[in-house]
Amino acid sequence: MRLNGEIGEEEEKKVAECLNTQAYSISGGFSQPQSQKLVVGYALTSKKKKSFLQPKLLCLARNKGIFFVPIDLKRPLSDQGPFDVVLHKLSGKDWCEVIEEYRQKHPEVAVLDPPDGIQHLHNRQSMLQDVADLNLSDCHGKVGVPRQLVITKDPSSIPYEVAKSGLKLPLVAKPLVVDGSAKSHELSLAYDQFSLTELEPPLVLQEFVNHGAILFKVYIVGETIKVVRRFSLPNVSKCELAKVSGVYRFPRVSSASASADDADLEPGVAEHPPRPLLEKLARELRRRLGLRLFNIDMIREHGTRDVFYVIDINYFPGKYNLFVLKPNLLYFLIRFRLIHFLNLLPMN
Ligand SMILES: Nc1ncnc2c1ncn2[C@@H]1O[C@H](COP(=O)(O)OP(=O)(O)OP(=O)(O)O)[C@@H](O)[C@H]1O
Ligand SMILES: O=P(O)(O)O[C@H]1[C@H](OP(=O)(O)O)[C@@H](OP(=O)(O)O)[C@@H](O)[C@@H](O)[C@@H]1OP(=O)(O)O
Ligand SMILES: [Mg+2]
Ligand SMILES: [Mg+2]
Repeated sequence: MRLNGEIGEEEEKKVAECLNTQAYSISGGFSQPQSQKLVVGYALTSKKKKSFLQPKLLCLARNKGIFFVPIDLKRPLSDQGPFDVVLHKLSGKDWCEVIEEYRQKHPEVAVLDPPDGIQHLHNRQSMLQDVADLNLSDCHGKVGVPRQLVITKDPSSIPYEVAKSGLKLPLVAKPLVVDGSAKSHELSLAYDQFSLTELEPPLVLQEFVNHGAILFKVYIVGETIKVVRRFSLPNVSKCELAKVSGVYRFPRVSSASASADDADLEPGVAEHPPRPLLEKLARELRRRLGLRLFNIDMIREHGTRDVFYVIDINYFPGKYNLFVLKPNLLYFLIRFRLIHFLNLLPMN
């Protein structure tokens, strides 16, 4: 088995040949690529089905011979299909067990992605651990994570815990668990440590980093990287911090707001993170998390050129049906299946 689905030059050529001739389906047996059909079984929440499986995507997919087939959660997975690829985004322990068992039983099916890697992103502490461990600083910039503290119980102890840890205000309070629910996206900004007792653990308290109100959404589909700009929270000045107290809920600012790609911005704020830095970060996270479909939310520390923070990582996010990402995703599904197939062949 090759590591992490990476392939050599010879195999890369075979993949390219198959993609050119569109002979990529191997469902129902994997000795020979034969027809032009790729069957993708999907298990998604109804919210995700609505946002992802849009008519335009389905139509483009059909033209490429890719068929999306719903997985019936009430029936055993092994009785369904055969699938070439299984695409899933559902939370819960039960589903994790179902998909893990299916992966063991059906190694010929390419499952996107392994459930343990996805689970890793369901907790805001473990989600950023790999970025912290990476300690990226030698490659056109520096990438870190904001300092943060996990609070699991007793809100009355928070002011003491914050003082002890030396975290600087203001702090962003985020629910510890990210399970796709609206509640897990309810965030607050805390200006003074005493008001933190109003919050409901379990949560993470993260130092707010001034970033000129611009956030970079870095979308990753296999080896493809697409960066878009979004509006974000404005800087908090020392003067504002001295005057304001309390904890304020804020809306899903980066998700709800329009794209900031065409906005008239200060060049030092608008400039995308350097490409080599993003490539290294994406490659390392792909390897460490074992995931292919995710996005990284990144900010540039205000007043610097190359100091970046990763504040959030999301599995299989919503904007994969953006115009630019649609063909990439479809191409990726085909390529992923072929690489999976090649990985099943014995090595010479
Ligand atoms: N440490 C931070 N410093 C500055 N701003 C932050 C920080 N953390 C979060 N934000 C702001 O809050 C927004 C939401 O935070 P975050 O991305 O962690 O939440 P989320 O609910 O997981 O979002 P998503 O919808 O992307 O999943 C960010 O897009 C950014 O605008
Ligand atoms: O709201 P959208 O549909 O666009 O997608 C959002 C996506 O929801 P979906 O996967 O159910 O679609 C979210 O996933 P959960 O954390 O809630 O699981 C998260 O990834 C957001 O970052 C995405 O927003 P984006 O920043 O990409 O716009
Ligand atoms: Mg985010
Ligand atoms: Mg998130």
